[in-house]
Amino acid sequence: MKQRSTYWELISYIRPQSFTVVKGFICIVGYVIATLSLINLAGKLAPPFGQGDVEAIAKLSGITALVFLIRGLFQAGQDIFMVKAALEVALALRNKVYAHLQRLSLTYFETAKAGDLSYRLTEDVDRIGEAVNKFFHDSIPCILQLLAIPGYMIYLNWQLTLATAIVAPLMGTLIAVFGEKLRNYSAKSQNRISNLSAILTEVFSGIRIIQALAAEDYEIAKFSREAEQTLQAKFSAERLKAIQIPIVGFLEALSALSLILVGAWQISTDNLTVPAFFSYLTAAVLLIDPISHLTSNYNEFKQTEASVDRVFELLAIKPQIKEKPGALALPPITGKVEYRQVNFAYGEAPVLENLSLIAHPGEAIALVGASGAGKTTIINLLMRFYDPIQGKILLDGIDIKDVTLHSLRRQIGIVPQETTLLSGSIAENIAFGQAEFDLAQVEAAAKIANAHQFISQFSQGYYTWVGERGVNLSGGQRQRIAIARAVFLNPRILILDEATSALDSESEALVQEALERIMPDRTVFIIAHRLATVRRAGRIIVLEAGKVIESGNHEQLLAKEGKYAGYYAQQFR
Ligand SMILES: Nc1ncnc2c1ncn2[C@@H]1O[C@H](COP(=O)(O)OP(=O)(O)OP(=O)(O)O)[C@@H](O)[C@H]1O
Repeated sequence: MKQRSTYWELISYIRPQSFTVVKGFICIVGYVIATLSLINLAGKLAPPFGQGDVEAIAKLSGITALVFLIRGLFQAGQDIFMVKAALEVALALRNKVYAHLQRLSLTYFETAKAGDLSYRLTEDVDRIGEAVNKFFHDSIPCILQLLAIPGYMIYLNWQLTLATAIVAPLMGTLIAVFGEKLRNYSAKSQNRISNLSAILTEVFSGIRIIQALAAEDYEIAKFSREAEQTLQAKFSAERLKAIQIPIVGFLEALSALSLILVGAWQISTDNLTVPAFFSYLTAAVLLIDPISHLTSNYNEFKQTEASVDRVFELLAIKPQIKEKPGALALPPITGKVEYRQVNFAYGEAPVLENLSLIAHPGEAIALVGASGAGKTTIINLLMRFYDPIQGKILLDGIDIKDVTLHSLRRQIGIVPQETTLLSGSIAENIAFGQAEFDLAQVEAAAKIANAHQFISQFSQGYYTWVGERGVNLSGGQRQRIAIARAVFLNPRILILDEATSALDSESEALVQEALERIMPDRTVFIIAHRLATVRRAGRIIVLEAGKVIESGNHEQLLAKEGKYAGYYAQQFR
């Protein structure tokens, strides 16, 4: 059972907008007063009209025009302030969720769907903004009217008010029941739509492989099944609303009939005059509008509640990798890395067992082992994508758990197997993560990375757009941009993850040359299956099922005639 609607969580986002909301509220009050004045003025116009007093009519018309103008200004003010407050709430929420997601641990993103996340950040947040707008802009004025008019009606004639209100409890219960159902249907429908969005993101980023496997029909069928489910969920909500409208209308009619019956009875017993009855009826008619607005707003709020839940669900997820409170920045390090009796598992099965390893500044260590031996895991722990279950990792003697994640990761450069380029210029991709940078430094990094030449050949050079819908770069060119990134960062620790595995020999030579230029004076970890690339490492560590089974340089390991010698013989047979 849900305890409290997550709508309450929105209060902290609305509070900073209080001033704007109050300004909007003043405009609402101004608008209502101006409307009442217009009614009053209309009444005043009648007598001079009858008397043909043109001067008085002209004067009153002038005042009426002025009040109209003022009313229009209040109306515009009310619209502008309320919509501004609502958009600001949506913006603050969106930025908060985005910043929160950026800090969530990698573990979360291994299972989260990109399309679902982007749907929550865009569509769901927009819906919330619209609901906030509707609440301030429409519901509050309606609530004010619903308090004022019945108050006036009770003052006029309490028996008639009782007759009118007799259906109110039934109507209220009905609206609440329907609202709850709508919330559930809406939650289903939102989840369905975000599933669709997740499918789209996956499919379009993997379209090459889908076409290569000729799996288009399979994907089309999968999509249309999901789209059908989306339709069903949406249709259920719309059908419910369609049923609700006539039921509420019928109850309103019942209420009007009982008003007429009681009114007629009171008139027949001389307890009510006909003009008083009509005045009362006018007040009752004035209630129809706010009631129907509030009913439809309530339905919408119930539907939006699903979006509120979905957005706050994200905010409630805690990052698994946490910074210690008051963690300090890691000072510039020399590059000594120590794994001290590290144990690690992603799930139940141990992946690293009692791993101890010291890498000295400037040393190049190659990690070798069969697929699944734990090479990438060793690096994942160094980057603090995960924390060891037991043991410690120290950089220059400082436990990496004691420093901020930003300062730790900024001192480690990675040249990954597959380089991800994000939308932006080549220069921005090299100076990645820095809003302001010196182009000369970017160029210098690209020269060291053997990338300057191909970049200069583009007509827009370093300003060439890459990433989505940008220029297409070959695997080798991407690798060299990744190397330029690492050079630009100038880290003490460098990780080369199968950096040359997917390249043709010419590209590989360029990449290899660039790597050899940047390796000296840094602590380098090389993960490679191809032993030709690891031969030059000062130390080679052979891993098997998360344990170091051999360690030494190429010649020493060959002489040992153990696992490494076996791998080597296999590759260079
Ligand atoms: N995110 C994860 N969740 C669960 N298990 C994982 C995860 N990443 C890796 N593993 C498992 O941990 C073990 C070690 O994986 P790791 O990626 O470190 O091996 P590797 O030596 O780098 O392999 P490869 O050479 O194939 O990249 C494997 O059994 C793998 O299935």
